[in-house]
Amino acid sequence: MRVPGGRGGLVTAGAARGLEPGPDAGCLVRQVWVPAGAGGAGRGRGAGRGGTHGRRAGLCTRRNARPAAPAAPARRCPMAGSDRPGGDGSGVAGPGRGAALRAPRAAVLLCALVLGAFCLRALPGSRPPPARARAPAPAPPPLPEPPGPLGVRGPGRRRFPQALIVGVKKGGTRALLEALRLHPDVRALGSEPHFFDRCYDRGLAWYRSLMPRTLDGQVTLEKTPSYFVTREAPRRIHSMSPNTKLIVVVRNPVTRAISDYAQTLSKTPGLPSFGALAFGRGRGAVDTAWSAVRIGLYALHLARWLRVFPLSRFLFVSGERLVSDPAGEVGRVQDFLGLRRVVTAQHFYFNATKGFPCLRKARGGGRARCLGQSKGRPHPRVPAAVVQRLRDFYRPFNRRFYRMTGQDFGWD
Ligand SMILES: Nc1ncnc2c1ncn2[C@@H]1O[C@H](COP(=O)(O)OS(=O)(=O)O)[C@@H](OP(=O)(O)O)[C@H]1O
Repeated sequence: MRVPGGRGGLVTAGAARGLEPGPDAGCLVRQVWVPAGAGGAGRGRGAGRGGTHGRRAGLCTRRNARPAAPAAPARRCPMAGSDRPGGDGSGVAGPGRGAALRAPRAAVLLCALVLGAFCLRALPGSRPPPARARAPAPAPPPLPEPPGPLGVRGPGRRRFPQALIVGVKKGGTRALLEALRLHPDVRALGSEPHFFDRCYDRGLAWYRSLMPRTLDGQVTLEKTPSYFVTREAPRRIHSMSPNTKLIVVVRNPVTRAISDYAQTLSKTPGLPSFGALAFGRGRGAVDTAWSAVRIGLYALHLARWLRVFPLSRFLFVSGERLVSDPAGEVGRVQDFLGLRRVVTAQHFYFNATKGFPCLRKARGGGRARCLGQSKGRPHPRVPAAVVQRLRDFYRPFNRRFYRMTGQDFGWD
């Protein structure tokens, strides 16, 4: 599809340029919130001033993260069972946790195999097992649905999410998810499962097994921002449930692109300038093949979704208002999810060090928390002329998006 002011269309990932992850790349990241003022080497706004920061424990699989990256690492999917021992539903079991769980099981399995082979040999008239029997065991099938509602591992049962935060990358999706998790009737996966883009071949039963347990009336939620730009995601989600509620956090596409670039730059020092990448390909046309630019063409992505889902299944959240009026935006989301407005202004405060709203209190107590240092990063300086050209480029797409959604986000 050709786009005005650009060359090419929404066909290839920025990965094609070998500079940053494509829409289907991303991280399974456990974002750990730390108390405001906990100090540390935060690099976000206020870093070095005793500012807030966070830690990321990542199963991070990114493709083409560097210009001359070696072969892409295999994609990883999260481990099933977020509320297994050691899990709390606040995130998919991290790598350490998963390994810790797997290791004893593997040892027991190995022992059983060795003992079994020994006993077989010891039996009179026994023959060694045929070579076929020693072939590596096939991958285990997805976990069956555990018993509920009062199963042995805890109350409730794992359900498919009734709502998904499908995008957009760098829109403010983490801030929204963490605010919603304060609600007693929301159970959300803490990390991004990337099921509908990367891990779909694992099957729906596997996907459900990732989900935290919920009681009747609670909403299961997950967020994976790359779904919004994944071609297959709408149909796949629809086939899970046509009633899925879809939340899209959108932000001025120019700021979003710079934020996206800032993230890549933080991991890839020496990256060409933002302007060079945005207008890099021949005669200075906007490079819509660069994912930092392409993701912001919201109208084009939404058009694909609307071929599958009616507009009524969507809620569009303003990334800007999520910062300026978090309680207002989170209130809209609670309405959309059919929840009582439990998360209100009293749950937020503005942290001047961080430069963003932070949460006063975790569910069930706890201390105030801000998002980690990867949220609210300082942006690199981008020349005003570059910003203006991009604003001009996005304007027709933004207007179309406003018409499609019936909402004016005020980016122009
Ligand atoms: N409360 C609060 N605290 C910190 N950051 C906040 C908050 N609310 C919104 N934002 C904005 O969220 C931006 C990151 O967006 P995402 O969480 O969607 O990023 S990601 O796609 O999951 O990587 C992040 O973008 P950058 O400022 O560019 O880092 C923030 O602007």
